[in-house]
Formats: sequence, C-alpha cells, structure tokens
Amino acid sequence: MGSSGTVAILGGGISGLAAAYKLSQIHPAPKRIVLFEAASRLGGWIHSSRNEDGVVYEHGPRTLRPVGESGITTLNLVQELGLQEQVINVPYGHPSSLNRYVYVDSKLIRLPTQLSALFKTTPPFHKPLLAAGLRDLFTSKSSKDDESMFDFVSRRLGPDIAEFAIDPLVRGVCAGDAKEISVKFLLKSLKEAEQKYGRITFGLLTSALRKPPPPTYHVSDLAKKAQLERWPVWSLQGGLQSLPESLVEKVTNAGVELYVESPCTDLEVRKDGSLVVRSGEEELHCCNVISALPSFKLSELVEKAHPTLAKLLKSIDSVTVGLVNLEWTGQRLDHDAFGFLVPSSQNSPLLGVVYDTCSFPQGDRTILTAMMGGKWFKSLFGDHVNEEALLKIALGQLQSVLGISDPPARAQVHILRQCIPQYIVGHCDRVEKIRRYVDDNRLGLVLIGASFDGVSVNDCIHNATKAVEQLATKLKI
Ligand SMILES: Cc1cc2nc3c(=O)[nH]c(=O)nc-3n(C[C@H](O)[C@H](O)[C@H](O)COP(=O)(O)OP(=O)(O)OC[C@H]3O[C@@H](n4cnc5c(N)ncnc54)[C@H](O)[C@@H]3O)c2cc1C
Ligand SMILES: C=Cc1c2[nH]c(c1C)Cc1[nH]c(c(CCC(=O)O)c1C)Cc1[nH]c(c(C)c1CCC(=O)O)Cc1[nH]c(c(C)c1C=C)C2
Repeated sequence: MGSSGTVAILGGGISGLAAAYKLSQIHPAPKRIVLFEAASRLGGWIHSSRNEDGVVYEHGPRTLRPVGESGITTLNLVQELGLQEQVINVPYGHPSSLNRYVYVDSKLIRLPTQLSALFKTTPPFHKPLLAAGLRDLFTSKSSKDDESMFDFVSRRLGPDIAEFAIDPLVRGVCAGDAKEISVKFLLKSLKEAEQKYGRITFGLLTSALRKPPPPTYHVSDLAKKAQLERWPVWSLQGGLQSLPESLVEKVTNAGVELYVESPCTDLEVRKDGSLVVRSGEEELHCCNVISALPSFKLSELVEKAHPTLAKLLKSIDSVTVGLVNLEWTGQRLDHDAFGFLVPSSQNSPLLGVVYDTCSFPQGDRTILTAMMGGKWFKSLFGDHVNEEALLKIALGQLQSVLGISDPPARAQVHILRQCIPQYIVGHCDRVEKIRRYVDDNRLGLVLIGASFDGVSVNDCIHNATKAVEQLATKLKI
C-alpha cells in the first residue's frame, strides 16, 4: 500500500476522534484516514453507561466548562454535529456551581465564596483571606521558572490556602499531589503575573480591569447562548459519551476507517520520511501519523528506535482512580453542591465525591460518584485491590461523611488504570524537549492527547483541532 495521502491516527479517545473529524473536513482531505484503537470501544475515558430505565452514570468526565477558546471550540463542534438539542446546562447561580465543600477534621465545610471571608476568619482557614492578599503584597518574586502548586501558593498566599484550597483542587482535577504538580498546570496566569508585576494581586487586578478583546475565532450560536446565559458547566442528555458516538458516526460517513481492538504495536520511521504503523500482522504505510495515545503508551512504540524520546515520553506519568457510581432512591443529601473534596492531609482513601443528581437531576433518586486513590492509589489499596473491596470502602466513607447507611439500589465500580496524566514540575520543558526531538529527527509525528497540553476534554478537542489545522498546511497528499 502506498504511503502518499494516508494519515494514521493512533488512539480513539476524544483527541483521536476530534482529529479524525477535523482531518475528514479539510480540503483536499487525505486519500485515506485510518484510526487504530486498542480497546473494543471508542471514546477513551469518556464513558457513560445507560441503564435500561434510562438512568445514566458517568465513569469519566461529566461536565465541561463553556469558557475560553477551548470551551468555545467544543460547543462549536457540538453544534456542527447537530447535538445542540441534547445539551443540558447547569443554570447560572445554581447551588451546584456555587457550593464546593471540603472534608476537614471529620466535618464538611463549604468553601467561602462571600466577600465577608476577606475580613472574617472563615473555616477551614485560620485567618481572614485578606491576610493572604497582604502576604502576597509583601512577598518578593521567586527566580524559579517553575515550582509546585503547593509551594507557589504557600509562599505567596500562605500555607492555609495551599492546604485547604489548592491541595483539594489538584485532587479534584488531576487526582494528584499539589506538592508535585507544576504551578503552570492550573495557575499559569498567576505565575506569569508574579514574574511580570512581582505580585499576583496586581496581575489579578489588571486582568479584572482589562476588557477582554473580541474573539478572533468563530463563535457558534450555541457558544453565544452559553456565554449570554452564563452557564457554569454543561453536559449531554444520555451522557457525555454521546459526543464521541456522534463523532464516530460522522467520520464513518466521511470514509474514515476505524479499527477497534487494533492496538498499534510498532511505529517505524523510514529513511525517506514515510512511516509504517503496525498492528499485529497488519501494516500501514503512511505520510503522517497523529498520535493521540497517552504518553507512556507512545513511549513503548518508539523505545527501540528512539530510546531518548521514549524516556522523555515515559517521564509523563499517569495515576489510577477507583471510581464508584452509587444510586439510591429518593433524596439523600441535606445540602446542594457540586460535591466535596478531601485534602490529602486527611489521609482518606477518598479524593472526593461528585453529587451528580444535584447538577443534573434524574427523577427522584440520588446518584453520587466517589473517586478514590489517584496519586495515592497503590499506597492505599496495593496492587491487587478488586471492585468489591473498593465498593465497600466507598460505602464506609459515605456513611461517615454523609450519614447514608442503607445499601445503594445500584452501584458500579471501575478501576481506571493510569487515567490522568500528571503535569509535575518541569512539565512544559519536558513537552518542549519531546517536540524538539520529533522535529529535529523529522519523525513526521504529530502529538496530541491529554498527556501534553491540557487534560480537560475542551483542551483535548482544541489541541487536536489546532494540530490538524497546522498539519493541513504541510500535508504530503
Ligand atoms: C475520572 C475522570 C474524570 C474526568 N473528569 C473530567 C471533567 O469533568 N471534565 C473534563 O473536561 N475532563 C475530565 N477528565 C479528563 C478527560 O476525560 C480526559 O483527559 C480525556 O478524555 C482524554 O482524552 P484523550 O483522547 O486524550 O485520551 P484517552 O481517552 O486516554 O484516549 C486514548 C486512547 O488510546 C487508546 N490506546 C492506548 N494504547 C493504544 C495503542 N497502542 N494503539 C491504539 N490505541 C491505543 C486507548 O484505549 C484510548 O481509547 C476526567 C478524566 C477522568 C479519568
Ligand atoms: C475527586 C476527583 C476528581 C473529580 N474530578 C476529576 C477528578 C480527578 C477530574 C476532573 N474534574 C474536572 C476536570 C477538568 C479540568 C478543566 O480544566 O476543566 C478534570 C480532569 C473539572 C473540575 N472539577 C473540580 C474543579 C474545580 C474542576 C475545574 C473546573 C470547574 O470548576 O468545573 C472540582 C471537583 N472535582 C471532583 C469533585 C468531587 C470536585 C469538587 C467538589 C471530582
């Protein structure tokens, strides 16, 4: 088979599917677009299950934010796919968008959102939050180019904020340890403000006062509606899995070849710059390969020919999450919120619990998702923990925290192995080195996926779209 005009995509998660969709839309489109997926289903970590009675559980992501260029890219895509009627949003000002709890010293504490917390000591903090602002004003800037989220916030705003706000935030976004995760992961603009103004408060003030410039990119009617109505987050009826399902339908109709249960087992770069993708006995010659694989998986494929690259790719580690969906009949919560998070200082097996039916009610029932382990999975549960044991642990925790003692009407447990990449200190440099190696060695590889430039679904779709736009300008079709 000739390589000219054939593009291979490795991985059929949302990144790979978004790339396949975008590639099938460009003119002229490549002659062949072939996607290899190792698992028996497409969608990667986006996984919803639909019970026979229509009740939906999410085993991966559940809500997306509509903000920023990447939030708009996803809503644009949703409209292009004709899914706008299926969009459900949390209304502006809804308790699930305002109330976030932390579980500290055996108590659920609502994180303060009111201005009074600036002047009054409000638990779990030990000082009024104004003290944090004053500390920032009197702290000089650090010369370090990168540091951990915990160190940065502890230094600038005090250890209280680092322990009770930043540490749980990191657990609630990447199931990781704030003492290891790079400040550039979630607080890039604050780190830049420190470098530019010496104080993060000056940076916050300047950006609050500055009118954002009008967008230079397309904003669909759906994205405009989300902005106008100030949706905090949104999802899809039937679960977020409807998004990859719709992409699969569209790309199949556009002629993209999708192979499931077809792991890429070898990737060879020939001297003439063409590439050979192997999946078991099959081999495909192509002009370009888009990898939408987790970094550690791609590392295995390039290990033999490019050990230096393999080592760099492998250094972007991922953590395992035990995820337990639980359902009870009736309303079992005495407060409305997005959920609660547990700071690592509490040494709990729980990372946090999402109150799914508070954001999106599903009749007269309570559905919660407990997430456990993350960075601490192995030290908490060992190598051989099974689903039954995790269910028991989750139920015990929910009894202590929420006082729910009767057994759930239904439950599902999933052990999500190596599901969230960890952007530890130095991540940006690592990614730059990886990309430089690929360019310098003319490997013809395009790297997308959650391992590199953002873990949210929005980031994955946006980065896949941008990468294909760039590739289109130099495609050897
Ligand atoms: C529990 C959980 C909750 C989350 N919550 C949110 C949320 O609320 N909001 C949000 O925005 N994001 C959330 N995320 C993050 C988001 O879901 C992921 O970052 C995103 O789905 C990753 O997509 P991806 O396509 O880059 O990678 P993946 O989904 O990992 O896809 C990679 C694909 O490659 C396949 N593969 C692996 N090896 C091979 C091989 N050798 N050959 C071929 N295929 C291979 C895999 O089977 C997989 O299908 C959450 C993630 C998890 C795990
Ligand atoms: C307890 C563990 C986890 C919970 N969600 C995730 C984990 C690991 C994964 C996750 N959650 C979000 C993202 C996307 C980040 C983004 O950039 O949009 C990912 C990968 C969204 C999110 N969840 C929480 C926050 C603060 C955010 C960021 C954006 C937003 O404000 O929506 C908080 C949170 N997550 C979990 C709970 C229980 C919780 C708060 C109570 C579960």
